[in-house]
Amino acid sequence: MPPGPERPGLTPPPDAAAPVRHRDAPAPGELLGSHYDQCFGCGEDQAHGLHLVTTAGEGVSVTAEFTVRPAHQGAPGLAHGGVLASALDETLGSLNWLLRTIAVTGRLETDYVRPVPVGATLHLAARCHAVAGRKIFSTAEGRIGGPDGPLAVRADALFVEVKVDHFTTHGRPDEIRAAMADPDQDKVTRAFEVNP
Ligand SMILES: CCCCCCCC/C=C\CCCCCCCC(=O)SCCNC(=O)CCNC(=O)[C@H](O)C(C)(C)COP(=O)(O)OP(=O)(O)OC[C@H]1O[C@@H](n2cnc3c(N)ncnc32)[C@H](O)[C@@H]1OP(=O)(O)O
Repeated sequence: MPPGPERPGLTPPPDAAAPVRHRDAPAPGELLGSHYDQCFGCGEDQAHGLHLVTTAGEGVSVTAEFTVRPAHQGAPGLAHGGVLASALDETLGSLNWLLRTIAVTGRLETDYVRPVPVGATLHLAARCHAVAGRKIFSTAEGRIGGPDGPLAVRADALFVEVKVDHFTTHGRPDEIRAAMADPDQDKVTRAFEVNP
C-alpha cells in the first residue's frame, strides 16, 4: 500500500478544499493549551496521561512534545505502540482547533518506524491537508530528541466533524457537567464553539 494520504479511506475526494485557518486561531508559536483537563492526551490534571504540549504553527499545522515516562512502556524500556498512537491522535486532533471545528477521529493509520525509549522526547508535527464536507484529512509524524531527529512514528488520519451533542449523547453526565463548569473560559469556548 502506498504511504501517505493516497491510502483508501484517507484519500481526499476530488472536490476537497484546502483547509482554512480560522481568523481567531492562535498565532504561530502560541501554546494551544489543553481542551479538557482530564484528557489522556493533554489534560494537566490527568495523572496517567501524556501531558502533551502543543504549539500552533503556520497555516493549519501544529507541533507538540511528549516525553515518554515509565508508565508508557510496552516492552521493557520502550514506549507502547498504543501510547504513541495516542500522542499522534491528540496532536492531529488539536489541528481542528485551528479550524474551529469540533471533530473526532474516524480513522487513524500509524506507521511505527523506530522504537521510542523511555525518557525520550518525541517531537510531533501535524498538518491538515484537505477538508471535504465534514471530513478533515491530516498527517503527523514524530521524531526522537528534536524536530530534525530520527523519524519514529507517522500517521494519516481522517477526522469527522461532529456537533456538541456527540459528546452530550455519548458522554457521562457527571464529566460533561464538570467540563461545562470549568472556570477556564477558553476551555469551555474550545469545547462548545463551532465556527462562530
Ligand atoms: C458537553 C461536553 C462537550 C465536550 C466537548 C469537548 C470537545 C473538545 C474538542 C475536541 C474533542 C476531541 C478530543 C481530542 C482527542 C483526540 C481525538 C479522538 O481520539 S476522538 C475519540 C475517538 N473517536 C471516536 O470516538 C469516534 C467514534 N465514531 C463516531 O462517532 C462516528 O463513527 C463518526 C462521528 C466518526 C462518523 O459517524 P457519522 O454517523 O457522524 O457520520 P458518517 O456518515 O458515518 O461519516 C461521515 C463521513 O466520514 C466517512 N467516515 C467515517 N468514518 C470513517 C472511517 N473510519 N474511515 C473512512 N471514512 C470514514 C464516511 O464514509 C462519511 O463519508 P461521506 O460523507 O459519505 O463521503
